[in-house]
Formats: sequence, structure tokens, C-alpha cells
Amino acid sequence: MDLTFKAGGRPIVDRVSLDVHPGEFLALVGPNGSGKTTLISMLAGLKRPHAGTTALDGRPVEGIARRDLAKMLALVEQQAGTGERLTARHVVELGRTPHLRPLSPLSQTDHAIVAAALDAVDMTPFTERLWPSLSGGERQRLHIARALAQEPRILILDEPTNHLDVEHQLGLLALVRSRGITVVAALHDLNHAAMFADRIAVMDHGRLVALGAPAKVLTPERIAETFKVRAFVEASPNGRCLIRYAVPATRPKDPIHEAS
Ligand SMILES: Nc1ncnc2c1ncn2[C@@H]1O[C@H](COP(=O)(O)OP(=O)(O)OP(=O)(O)O)[C@@H](O)[C@H]1O
Repeated sequence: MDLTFKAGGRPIVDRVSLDVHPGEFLALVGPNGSGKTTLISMLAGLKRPHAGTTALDGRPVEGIARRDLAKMLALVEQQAGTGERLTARHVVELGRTPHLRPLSPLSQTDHAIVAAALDAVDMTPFTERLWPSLSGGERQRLHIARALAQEPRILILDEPTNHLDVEHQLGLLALVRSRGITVVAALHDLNHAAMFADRIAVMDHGRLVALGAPAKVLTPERIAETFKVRAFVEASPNGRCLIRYAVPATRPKDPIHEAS
């Protein structure tokens, strides 16, 4: 697909070709500004590439009607907003919209799907709470529940564990993995990628620089080159690995600051 997206006169995603396999969990990792969100936006059909195409079942995404696309693919963006006066339940009900006929109410099945999605992210006790009263992590869990209620075949997540406590970070990744659907998730935590992803794609300065099983991709050399961090990697027999980072050396104190 050779996707390129330009901004500010330079390619911020540069000729990236990526085949996502049905049913796999593909983690997208890379330093800040390496192009993950831009790539995700093109995969989800939100941004039109300057070169290349994103295809779903062999069809270019821009040729698929919004509603049909929303039945196939759900996206949870990094800083997704939602109308202020909605309750938690209303937010998740929005996920059913592509499945409803215009102006038709939610069926019993829709209500059951919404309830199950709230339950899956541990948000049932918050069902009638208004959006502004929810914490950052609770809002994030609702966005995930909305995406689950959409019942997509492909779930695209941009840093889904932001704002979540450790229990909910791990719970969320385990949950989406257990659904058996295709997951593409931009993740900053390389250990999360190593624990949950079938394959990891590494972005660096807009380019795809590595793609493969966790232990193949997350080598100390790759981590040093792309992330500028020294790390020890313990490989496990199942192709996964555990990363321990070395404490970075600090720069000597700036003499100007020291004097003041
Ligand atoms: N409209 C724009 N004009 C100029 N540069 C842009 C524009 N939009 C994005 N960029 C730059 O493109 C690069 C890629 O951004 P992108 O958000 O895709 O990165 P990312 O890998 O998701 O980063 P992060 O990990 O920080 O979320 C960044 O350096 C960003 O500043």
C-alpha cells in the first residue's frame, strides 16, 4: 500500500506498507512524532494519504460508505471527546449507531450489547453517571466500550492504555486480545506490546523500520537505535520477551543553573 502522508512540507509517514492479518493483534510502536497516529488515521480512513491506498477486503477505504465502514472498523482516538451532557450509557450506545436504521430505537439486543460492553470494561456501576463527572481513565474505558459495542471486525486503538491504572491497562489489552478480532494498537509500553501483540511494527521518523514477532523485533539493538535507550531483553520460548531498561546517564549540570 506504500502509504505516504505529508505535513509542513515533509513526509510524516513515508512509504509505509503494512498488511494486517485477520484476527491478529498488531502493536504499533515508535518514539513521539514517529507517525503512529497519522498512520492509524489513514488505516481508519480518516486521513487521505498523499500516496498509496488503504484497502479493506481488497477495497479502498475511501470508496466504502461511512456507515458500512463503521460496521467493519472501530477507532478509539488518543484524545477523543464526547458531548458533555451524555451519560456513560449514552456514550456506549453511540457504538450501535451504524447498526440502527435512521431514527429507529435500540432493540433489546442492542441494549444487551451495550450492557455487556459496559461490563467488559468494568463500568457498569457508572452507567447513569454524566460524562463530565468521570475521571480520565473512566472516560477512556467508556470509549473502548463504545468501540466494542460497535462490534467491529477491526479495532484500531491509539494509545488505549493512557490514563488507565495497571489493572485496567492489562485488563483492557487482555480483553481486546480475547475477542478474536483484528486489533491494531499504538502502544508506548514496549512490554505491553511484547506481552499481547502477535506482531510488532516499529515506526521511526515516518518509516516502518521493523515488523515481526515481539522477540524478533524488540532486540536491544533496535531499542537502542529507535528509542535511544539501553535495554536488556529476556526472550521467552513463545516468541515473546521481557524488557528491562537501564537507567539513562544524566547530563552534567548546566553551570549557569548551578551558579544561580
Ligand atoms: N499539520 C502538521 N504540520 C506539521 N507537522 C505535523 C502536522 N501534523 C503532524 N505533524 C508532525 O508529524 C509527526 C508525526 O505525528 P504523529 O502524531 O503521527 O506521531 P505519533 O507517532 O503518533 O506521536 P506520539 O507518540 O507523540 O503520539 C510529528 O512530528 C508531528 O509534529
